[in-house]
Amino acid sequence: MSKQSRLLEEERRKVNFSVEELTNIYDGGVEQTEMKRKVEAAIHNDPECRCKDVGMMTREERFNDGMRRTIHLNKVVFPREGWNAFSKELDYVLRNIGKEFCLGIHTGVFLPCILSFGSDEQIAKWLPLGAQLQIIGTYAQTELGHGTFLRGLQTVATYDKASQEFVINCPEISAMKWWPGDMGKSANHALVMAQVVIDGKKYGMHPFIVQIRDLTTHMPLPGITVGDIGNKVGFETTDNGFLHFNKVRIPRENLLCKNSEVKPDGTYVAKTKDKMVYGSMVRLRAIFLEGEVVSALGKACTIAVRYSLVRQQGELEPGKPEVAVMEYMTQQKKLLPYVAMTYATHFACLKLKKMYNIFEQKVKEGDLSGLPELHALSAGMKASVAEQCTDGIEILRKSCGGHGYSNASGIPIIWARAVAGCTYEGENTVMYLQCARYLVKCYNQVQTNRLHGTVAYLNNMNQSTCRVNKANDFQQPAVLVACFQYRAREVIKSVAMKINHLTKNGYPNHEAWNKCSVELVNVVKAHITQYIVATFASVIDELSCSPPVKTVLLQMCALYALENITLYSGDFLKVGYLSPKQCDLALEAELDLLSCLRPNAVGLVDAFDYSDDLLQSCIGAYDGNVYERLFEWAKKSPLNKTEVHEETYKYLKPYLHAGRDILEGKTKSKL
Ligand SMILES: CCCCCCCC/C=C\CCCCCCCCCC(=O)SCCNC(=O)CCNC(=O)[C@H](O)C(C)(C)COP(=O)(O)OP(=O)(O)OC[C@H]1O[C@@H](n2cnc3c(N)ncnc32)[C@H](O)[C@@H]1OP(=O)(O)O
Ligand SMILES: Cc1cc2nc3c(=O)[nH]c(=O)nc-3n(C[C@H](O)[C@H](O)[C@H](O)COP(=O)(O)OP(=O)(O)OC[C@H]3O[C@@H](n4cnc5c(N)ncnc54)[C@H](O)[C@@H]3O)c2cc1C
Repeated sequence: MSKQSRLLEEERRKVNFSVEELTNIYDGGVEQTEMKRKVEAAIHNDPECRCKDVGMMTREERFNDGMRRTIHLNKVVFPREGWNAFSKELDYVLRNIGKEFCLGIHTGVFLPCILSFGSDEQIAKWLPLGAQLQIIGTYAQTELGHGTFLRGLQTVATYDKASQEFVINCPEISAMKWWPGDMGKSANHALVMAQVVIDGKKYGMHPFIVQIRDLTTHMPLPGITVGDIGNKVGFETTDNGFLHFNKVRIPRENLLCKNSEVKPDGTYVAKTKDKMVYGSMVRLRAIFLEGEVVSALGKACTIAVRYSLVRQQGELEPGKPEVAVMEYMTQQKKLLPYVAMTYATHFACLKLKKMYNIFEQKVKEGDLSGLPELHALSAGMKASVAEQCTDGIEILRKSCGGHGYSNASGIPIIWARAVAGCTYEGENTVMYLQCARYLVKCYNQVQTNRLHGTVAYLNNMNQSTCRVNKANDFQQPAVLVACFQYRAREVIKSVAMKINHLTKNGYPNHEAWNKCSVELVNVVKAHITQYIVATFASVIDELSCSPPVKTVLLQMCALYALENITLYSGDFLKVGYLSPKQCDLALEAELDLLSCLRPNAVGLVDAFDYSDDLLQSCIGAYDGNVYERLFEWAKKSPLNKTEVHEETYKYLKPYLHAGRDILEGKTKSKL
């Protein structure tokens, strides 16, 4: 056993709570952990499914291998295990195939969109085909010229009464669809968002099913130009694509018509709120965060914490043996708040998912009243959680020093995929501002109406100050929740009053809004952090678990909150809730917590339960055997295939020979 493995074993002996119990809580119950492990075993024990060492693969190799594994899963594993794209096991399948899969947009967006936008007949026609991969679809909304401002989309679907067809057309190059996943090389159908035009009148964005490739030859159909958009920061196994339509005709029935319909004579019939056409985005914002972003942070934490416990560098006490870098307070401050963030955002994301599921159920009963709150919360959470987590992953990467910069650590690959979450499903700033719009409205209403749900804390607008006078008090969840609620409502109040002041002084609404938009983004960060802290505190409060696990979760909650107080102390001081002395106490409380948590660090990340297969990290594996793994990995570098690289002979040979001749005294060196 290596010295590093021994160090990690010793660390595990220090952990003072049951890691398995914490894993069960994190997963949502013992049964969930069991299901997760069953799926994990089914995938792990199938050599065709296991992750390859992706750190040294080209994009093409990763795409090809991703497609091979995806088809193996669909053709062999799903039938063998009795799973499908809608099974409760799917989340765990996704977790265990380690992001190296294809057809994610087909499975995760195209199929659910058929369900949410299609009539019963359309679902009966398209869904079974899609579920069996007999058609492969993409979600084609974003264009070269527009992604955010959906009312500006330029692809048109003009209704032709005579033939009862829609003509799908891109009037200029900027109207070309750009970015849709699985479209570049895989899809033969697309769910296309296009502006409906009937008799010259525009009716806004609507979803259509359009066949784009031939089902025999897979060649683009007439009028279609389609391909892959090229290499990106991450998402190597996804063929994000471009798609241009030149007057492509499709039957009237291909307008997915659950929400609105065009009759044969061209009569337009709206059946529900127009914003339901944005429903697929709300769904994805509410459900993808945990699996794509929070889990990425959890993996990065696992790697960085394990590595910091075995990486010994420098002396803490002069003349004494070298210490693990985790002993440095600065290192603890770099790592442990992100472990806490993983727990905090994980539980908040689960709550958001639940809220989405309840909303979906209510929609079936015709009740859409929850949409504004859900839209605001999912937009705010998506932006805030994606930003916090991906910034955290970068800090964790740097905390691993030189090895963090190598793909061997696994962290660059994890970050490259997760950071896309700041852009897709609504660019973050734009999403912050959507949530801000709702919060300002709520503030304006609270003067006359009582608010409910996630904004109920705005009902209490009384001035007060924090009573804490010793650091320890800052570990109480109720104290922390009060801090965050106070800060959030005061920053909302302040910016809402500024907007109202500007509009009263003659600024048009849109100008007042734009002038305040920097503060509005901060307002949403305050609201969402408040939501995360309050949710985490209430989850812990409702838990029945062993005292050591409860204690460590309370410490996680306090650490997440205190880190945010330290980061945003300016806000807490400005709104007058904390004094400078209390800000110092909050920092003291945070530093005390770091020391308290230090012995439990490895247990806290082991509880996330990421297997070595999933981490793909030489420095973060369970056994801590860092250096052997790094050396084995480096040997696999493609540049090491031959002892002397071909390019050396091609370009360096004359210089080598000149140097040899000089050193052997055959010629003289000159400058
Ligand atoms: C076998 C193995 C197989 C593998 C299986 C894989 C499974 C896969 C699972 C996971 C993998 C997924 C990984 C992730 C992949 C990435 C996917 C990415 C997909 C995309 O990116 S799709 C494109 C997304 N695009 C956007 O999000 C666009 C963002 N823009 C908008 O949403 C809007 O344009 C806007 C909101 C910014 C503005 O719209 P607009 O109409 O102009 O509205 P406003 O004037 O601003 O507001 C008017 C009014 O409407 C309210 N409102 C706005 N939006 C919504 C909404 N969505 N819902 C409800 N209400 C809304 C707004 O608040 C205003 O209300 P008010 O007037 O104030 O009351
Ligand atoms: C990995 C990945 C996968 C994707 N998959 C898909 C897919 O499957 N299907 C699909 O249709 N699309 C997909 N997209 C596209 C994605 O949804 C868009 O890129 C995203 O919505 C952002 O839009 P944009 O590119 O137009 O950004 P822009 O809006 O051009 O953003 C540029 C800048 O302008 C700012 N900005 C824009 N509007 C405002 C405003 N109103 N107020 C303040 N600031 C503003 C933004 O904050 C940003 O800083 C994908 C993108 C990525 C990166």
